[in-house]
Amino acid sequence: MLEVWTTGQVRAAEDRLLARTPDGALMRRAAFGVATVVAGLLREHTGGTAGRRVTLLVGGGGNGGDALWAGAFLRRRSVAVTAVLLSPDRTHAEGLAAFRKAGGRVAGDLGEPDLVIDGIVGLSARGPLRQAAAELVGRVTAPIVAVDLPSGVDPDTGAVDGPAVRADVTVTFSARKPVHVLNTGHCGEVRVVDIGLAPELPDPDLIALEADDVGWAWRVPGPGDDKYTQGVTGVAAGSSTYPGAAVLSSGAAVLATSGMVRYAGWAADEVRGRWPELVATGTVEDAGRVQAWVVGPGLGTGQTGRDVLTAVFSDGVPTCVDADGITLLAATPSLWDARDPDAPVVLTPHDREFARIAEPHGITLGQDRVQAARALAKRLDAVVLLKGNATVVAAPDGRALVNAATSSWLATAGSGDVLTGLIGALLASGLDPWLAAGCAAWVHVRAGELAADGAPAPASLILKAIPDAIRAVRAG
Ligand SMILES: NC(=O)C1=CN([C@@H]2O[C@H](COP(=O)(O)OP(=O)(O)OC[C@H]3O[C@@H](n4cnc5c(N)ncnc54)[C@H](O)[C@@H]3O)[C@@H](O)[C@H]2O)[C@@H](O)CC1
Ligand SMILES: Nc1ncnc2c1ncn2[C@@H]1O[C@H](COP(=O)(O)OP(=O)(O)O)[C@@H](O)[C@H]1O
Ligand SMILES: [K+]
Repeated sequence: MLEVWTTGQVRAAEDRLLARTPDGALMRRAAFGVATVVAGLLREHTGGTAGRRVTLLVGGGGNGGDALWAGAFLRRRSVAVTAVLLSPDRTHAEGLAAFRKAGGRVAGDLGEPDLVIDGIVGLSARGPLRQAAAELVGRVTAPIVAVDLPSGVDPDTGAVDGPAVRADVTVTFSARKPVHVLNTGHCGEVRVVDIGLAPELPDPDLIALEADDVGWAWRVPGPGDDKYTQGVTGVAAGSSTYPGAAVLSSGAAVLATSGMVRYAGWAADEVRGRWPELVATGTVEDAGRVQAWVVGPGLGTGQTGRDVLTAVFSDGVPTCVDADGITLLAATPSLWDARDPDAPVVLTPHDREFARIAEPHGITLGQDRVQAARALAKRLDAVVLLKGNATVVAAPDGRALVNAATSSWLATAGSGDVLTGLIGALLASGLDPWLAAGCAAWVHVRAGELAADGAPAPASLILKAIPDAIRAVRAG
C-alpha cells in the first residue's frame, strides 16, 4: 500500500522535524537524494557522470534550494552543472553559495544538457508555470528530473491548467503527495528519498493499493467452499437496445469469481449464450438469492429501469450502481427510498454522471476530485468510485484511495461495464465495499494493460484479460 499525505500535512511534519534538526540539514538530505538519483540516471543513459551536462531550473524558494544543493553534490562527481535562476533576487542564498563554491556555473540559458533538474517550484506551487518558466521548460528536450513534484502541477489535486513540467522521474521526500498518484502522467516514475520525516507524519490522507494488497484481498475458494459460500453475484443490466452491457458486466463477474453469477433482465438469452455457467432469468424477483447486485449498465432510463433499481434495492444486499442506474437516481431521488440503509451502495460515475447526481446536492466536480468524491460519498452514504485516468474511490467515513492508470487504453466503450462486474463479484465475496471498488479498479487497469499491449483493446478483450490480471496480482 502506498501512503499519501496532503501538502498541509507534510508542511506541518517538516516544521516539527526542522525544529529539532540543524539548520539546512533537511534540505541537504533531500538534495543529496536528488543528486544520487540523477547520477544513477546519467550512468544508466550516458555511461558515466564525469563531464556530463546537467542544467538546473531554479525558482525562488526551497525547491530551487534543493536543486542548487543537488547541483553542488553533482559537481563532486565531476558533472558540469549550470543553473538558470528564474527569480535571481529570491534565489536560495545558501544553496547558491554552495553551488558556486562547488564550481557550478550560473547562466542565462539552458545550454545543451544531458539532463535537466526542475527546481522551479515545489510545495508552494500555485497555478500553472509563469511565463518565463514556461518558455524555458518549453525548450527542454533532455530528460527532466523534477524535485519534489513537476512544476506547474497542483500538488494537492494533480490538476494542470496551463504549461507544466512533464518529468521523466520525480524525486520526492519521505512522503508522497496527492500529485504523485493523481497525475502520474506529469510525474513520470516517482522515487521517494527518506529525509527522516516518517515519525512526524500523521495518518495518511489517501492511499493507493499495490498488487500485493489486491492479491491478498481477492477471495479464492478454500477446501470448505462451494459455489454459494463464495458469494453469489447478481447482475441486473442490459436492455433490448443495449444487450452488450449485460454480456460484459456478467462476463466480468463470471471471470472474477469461482462462485455463482445470476443474471436478471432483457438480455437473458444473449447472456446465457455467452456465459453458459451463469443462471439467467427475466426479472430480479425471479433471480433467487444473491449476496450482491450490480445494476445499471445498459438498463435504460425509463420505467423499466426504475422498477429494476427498486427491486434490486429491496433485496437489501450490497449493490453497485453504474451508468443508467446513476442517471435514474439523479433524475428520481425517491428511488433511494427503497434502499436498506444497512446495505452498502457503490456508485461508479464518470464525470458527467457525477455532475448529474452530485450537483443537486451542491457538490461540483472541480479540480479537487478527491474532495468531490469524498463529499458525495458522505452525502449519499455510499462508496463513490469516480472514474478517470486516476480513479478515485471515496467511502462515506472519509477513507479515499486513488488508482492510477498506466495508460489510457481503458477509455473505450464498454470498459466501465467490465469494471462494474468486477466490483459486483468482490462485493458478493464479502469484501469491504471501498476495498472491493479499489481492488476491482486495480485489476481493471491491469487487464486493460494486458489486453492492449500497445494497441487498442475493445472491452471484450479487456474482459478476456481478467484471469491473467488476477493471476498477476495473486502471484505478487
Ligand atoms: N521546508 C523544508 O525544510 C524542506 C523543503 N524542501 C523543499 O522546499 C520546497 C518548498 O519550498 P518553498 O515553500 O520555499 O516554496 P517553493 O520552492 O515550492 O516555491 C516558492 C517559489 O515558487 C514561486 N512560484 C509559485 N508558484 C509558481 C508557479 N506556478 N510558477 C513559477 N513559480 C511559482 C513562488 O513565487 C516562490 O518564489 C519543497 O517542495 C522541497 O523541494 C526540501 O528541501 C525538504 C525540506
Ligand atoms: N483517459 C483515461 N485513462 C485511463 N482510464 C480511463 C480514461 N478514461 C476513462 N478511463 C477508464 O475507463 C473506464 C470507462 O468507463 P465508462 O466511462 O463507464 O465507459 P462505458 O460506459 O463505455 O463502459 C473507467 O474505468 C475509467 O476509469
Ligand atoms: K519542482
